Amino acid sequence: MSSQDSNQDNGHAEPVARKGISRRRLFGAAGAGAVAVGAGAVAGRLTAPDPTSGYDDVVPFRGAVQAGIVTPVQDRMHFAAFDVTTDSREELVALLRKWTAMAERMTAGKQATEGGAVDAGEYRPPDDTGEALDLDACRLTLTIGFGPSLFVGADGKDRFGIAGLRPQRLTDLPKFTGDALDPARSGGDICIQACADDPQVAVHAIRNLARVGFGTVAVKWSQLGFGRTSSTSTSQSTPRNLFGFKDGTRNIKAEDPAAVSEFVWAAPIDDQAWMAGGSYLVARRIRMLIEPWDRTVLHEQERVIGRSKGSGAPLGGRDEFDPLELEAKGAGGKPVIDTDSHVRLASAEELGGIQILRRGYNFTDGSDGFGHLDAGLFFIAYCRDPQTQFVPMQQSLARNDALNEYIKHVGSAVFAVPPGVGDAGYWGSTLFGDAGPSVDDREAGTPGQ
Ligand SMILES: C=CC1=C(C)c2cc3[nH]c(cc4nc(cc5[nH]c(cc1n2)c(C)c5CCC(=O)O)C(CCC(=O)O)=C4C)c(C)c3C=C
Ligand SMILES: [Fe+2]
Repeated sequence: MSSQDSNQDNGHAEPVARKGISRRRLFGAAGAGAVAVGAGAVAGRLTAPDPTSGYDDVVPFRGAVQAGIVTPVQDRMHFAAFDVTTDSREELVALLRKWTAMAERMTAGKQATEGGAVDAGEYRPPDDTGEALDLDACRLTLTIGFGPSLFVGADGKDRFGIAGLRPQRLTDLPKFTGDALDPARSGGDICIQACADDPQVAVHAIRNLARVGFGTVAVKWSQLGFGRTSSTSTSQSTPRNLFGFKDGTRNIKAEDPAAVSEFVWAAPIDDQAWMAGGSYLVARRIRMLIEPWDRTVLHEQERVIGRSKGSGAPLGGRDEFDPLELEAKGAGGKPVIDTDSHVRLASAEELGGIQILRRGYNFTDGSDGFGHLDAGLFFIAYCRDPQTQFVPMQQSLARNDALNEYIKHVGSAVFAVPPGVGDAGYWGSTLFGDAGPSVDDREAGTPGQ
């Protein structure tokens, strides 16, 4: 993004990514390093950067489905949940239109509004906060979702005339065994998930959307994530979570369209027609009790997860992508993959075929005042029906997962993620039913009015 706001800023030969340190310069144009990755890469050995990651890549904003779901997971995330502070449907729709125009620009590597940072006059606050000037799009995706409380408030009110359009699948999650949820980190009327390969690009996007929403929405809670904990494409290597284990090995991948359409995208016959091509997002802020985990011997860590820490292979297997042999027995006839292990309890084999698409991030938010790291996994799952996918999976984990000794769920939210905006729609246009901003408006960078 340049102060001139030119499209040519994307894909040029010499991107100035972060103060002269461009990934291209460090790793070459394709981002491929010379060091081998993949199965067999162990802690202590260098791994190559993600081959799908290029700082100046633009992920198309418009389409039949929203970007940021099956898009290969970016390195960084800023997630915000908003409460709507107005009772006016018109004001809400006007903001959604304005957000759409800004989101389309920012995901293309442009300023939030044309010339917004420095060219709109000396005697008014800039329309773009400016911290992403000189940065590329960095594969920024912005994904919006609507919480149950947008449809029917806690007071039972239908503020925006959409109570009858609430999908039945969009209900607050039940309380799970062991939940220690903080209401201040849970729920929300609207969420926006910003993912990018540069944290400043993701933060800039959320900041500018929140800023323009003043008077209509207010941030309820937000979360920064610094390292992806899954892969959503076979082109990506499997990252590690803060317990040091490869995470995302048996995730749904974009290259498996049958699984994506069965488990991720809402179909027209599912529920509300406006959700066709959308999905449901479940967010859980999960504290990981780092200190007790770090005092746990490797054998126990691997028993708890059900996989080898180094290779990521299932216990009893050799390679990361070997199948889980859930029937295999070891010494004394004991299951090789423990009956309480995380992977067994979360597996489709044990859950009648259920799967979800995981898209979470590591977080560390300093320490908790008692000398412990406030760190963990900001778990994000996309599914076609949270009630029949996420809920039974989490019920099984909450009751029996050996991992529970080392984690605590402290935040929770669920959102209906509408379909993509197509050629002319705006965020929520299938729900609110109005026409989107015209192409001319979008070209001119004028937020829809
Ligand atoms: C309700 C769903 C899940 C929650 C919550 C969850 C939390 C959580 N997971 C890990 C670490 C790992 N999870 C792994 C696999 C895995 N996890 C879930 C679901 C939830 N995880 C699923 C569906 C799976 C795949 C199971 C399978 O079919 O094999 C793994 C292994 C690698 C992998 O396949 O991804 C790890 C490691 C942590 C640390 C955590 C909470 C903090
Ligand atoms: Fe897991």
